[in-house]
Amino acid sequence: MPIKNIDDGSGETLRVLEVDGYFAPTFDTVFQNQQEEEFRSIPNWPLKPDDVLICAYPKAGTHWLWEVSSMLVNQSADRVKLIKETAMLEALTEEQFRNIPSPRVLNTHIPLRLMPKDTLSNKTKIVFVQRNPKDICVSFFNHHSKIVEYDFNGKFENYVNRFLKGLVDYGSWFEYTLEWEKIIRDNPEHPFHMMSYEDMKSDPISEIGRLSEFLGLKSSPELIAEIADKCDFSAMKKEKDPLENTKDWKDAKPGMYRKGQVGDWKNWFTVAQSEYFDTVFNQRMKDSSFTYRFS
Ligand SMILES: Nc1ncnc2c1ncn2[C@@H]1O[C@H](COP(=O)(O)OS(=O)(=O)O)[C@@H](OP(=O)(O)O)[C@H]1O
Repeated sequence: MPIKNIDDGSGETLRVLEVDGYFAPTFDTVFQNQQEEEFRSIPNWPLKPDDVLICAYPKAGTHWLWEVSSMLVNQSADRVKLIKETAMLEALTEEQFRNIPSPRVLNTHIPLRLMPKDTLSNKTKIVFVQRNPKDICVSFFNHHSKIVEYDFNGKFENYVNRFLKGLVDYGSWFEYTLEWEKIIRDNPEHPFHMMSYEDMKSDPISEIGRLSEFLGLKSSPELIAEIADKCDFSAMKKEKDPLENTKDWKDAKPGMYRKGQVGDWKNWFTVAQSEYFDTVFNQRMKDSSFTYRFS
């Protein structure tokens, strides 16, 4: 397997699977079947008309929106018994993908060019989730620090640069985001639904209601309220962390549900790091046509 230890210039390294220049996670502690060829075959995987795809850069709130969307599609607030990695394109073999029962709520962090090639022509419903990239940076740092497969022991003071340069699995947040912006702009007829972590935190009931409408469902206000409750951070942390494979996590301590807050970056970034981040953000996103409301 083409395993690569990405060095950011500080001497610290992060272990990934490199496929044709793209950095993916290795998934080798849980999904031992993850192979370069399997990854390359994803564009040929067939989608079904009722598939829903959650697309997000890592740490934007994918687990949360996958759980909410799955409950909506099931029209039930019963806890989803599986973890979101069991429906995550790049963590699966084609056989596992084909065996997911419909209606399928899939999720991925890979860009469109590496996804099933019928995604746009099939008019597959896409929920695109965004989050303040400073919070993503902090969350990703903790993810890399705690998950065994990355073999990463870096410091946050170096990590901001690593993140800004995209020297992580799934590459640059800027490239990922700008690429999706363009796809969304260029395909006005495609069913895209934009969501943000911050909006979900501030008004989950309205956001889940909007998502339900987008999915073409008639969910009762009671169901929406129950789903909001079941998918609240503390409820998910309590009930979903035990489903994680402890082998994946350093000290056998699952940490997928870490803090679940807006603005935790303020506890991590120095003033200089924050200013530098803003400079890079303003430069890289200068042609962005989207409005980002980050606090
Ligand atoms: N229910 C709920 N409510 C609020 N926040 C939640 C919830 N579930 C997960 N999270 C937080 O989302 C962050 C993980 O993002 P992802 O699910 O996209 O991670 S992953 O890339 O798929 O591994 C990670 O953020 P941080 O806590 O800031 O690290 C999770 O804690």
